[in-house]
Amino acid sequence: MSGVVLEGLVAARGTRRVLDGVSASFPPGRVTGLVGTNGEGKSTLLRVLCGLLRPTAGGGSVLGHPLDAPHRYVHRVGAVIDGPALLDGHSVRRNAEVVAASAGVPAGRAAEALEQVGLAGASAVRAGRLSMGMRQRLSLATVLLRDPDVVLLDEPTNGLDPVAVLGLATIIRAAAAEGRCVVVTSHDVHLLERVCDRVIVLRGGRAVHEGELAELLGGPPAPPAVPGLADRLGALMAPAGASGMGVVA
Ligand SMILES: Nc1ncnc2c1ncn2[C@@H]1O[C@H](COP(=O)(O)OP(=O)(O)OP(=O)(O)O)[C@@H](O)[C@H]1O
Repeated sequence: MSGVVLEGLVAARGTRRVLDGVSASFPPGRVTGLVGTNGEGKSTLLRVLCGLLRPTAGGGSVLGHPLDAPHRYVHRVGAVIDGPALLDGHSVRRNAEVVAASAGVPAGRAAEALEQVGLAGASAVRAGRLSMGMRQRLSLATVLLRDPDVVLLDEPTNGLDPVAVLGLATIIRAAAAEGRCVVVTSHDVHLLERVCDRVIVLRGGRAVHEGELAELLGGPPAPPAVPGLADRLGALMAPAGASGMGVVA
């Protein structure tokens, strides 16, 4: 695995050059936070990386393949962009099974992924009846079960309760520990501080900062000895024996 490398990437939405020469790298085995104010092009960049949008100019590579040959790598990229895309008329289990079948992975992976995101107890619920946070979890399960080498998550805490945010952070860290290249866009600085190894800042169509989170914070990461608000709320809100992203009754 060689992650993602961008070299002078240019991409437009409509007539506007949203990305105007982005050079940056997203290494495997690490979580890179992609940040910037509203409209700076974070989602646009993720759309390019999963082959939904063609760059106008510049280039780079994904998993060692040229960016302009998405057919060589998109099957190894898992993404949740612009919110969950689900089959609302089908159950949670069916949604996961359909993705497993289309990706050619064993059906057992669907059940494992639902367990991992805390949705095993809601397998029979119709996707259209899920809350926003549960939809996010199901979407994440459909990404993870395909075992992708690159994981792209666009605002993954939208709609998640504090217990689920802690579970999400654990899953994101585990994905990187397994060697995956993980890219997270978020305005949730608590999540970014908790999960990121590195941070890239987009401004004016370019990557104006790229570096280690620890450097940005001016030293080694603070020891997790003192629980923050997320930990305290998580402990108060989690049902007894909850694991993964929380148990769904
Ligand atoms: N389908 C579209 N057609 C035209 N312009 C678009 C389209 N989608 C997004 N844009 C524009 O592209 C720019 C970048 O949008 P993008 O969603 O990539 O930003 P973002 O950094 O993810 O923003 P946010 O933090 O608000 O999610 C914005 O100016 C937006 O208005």
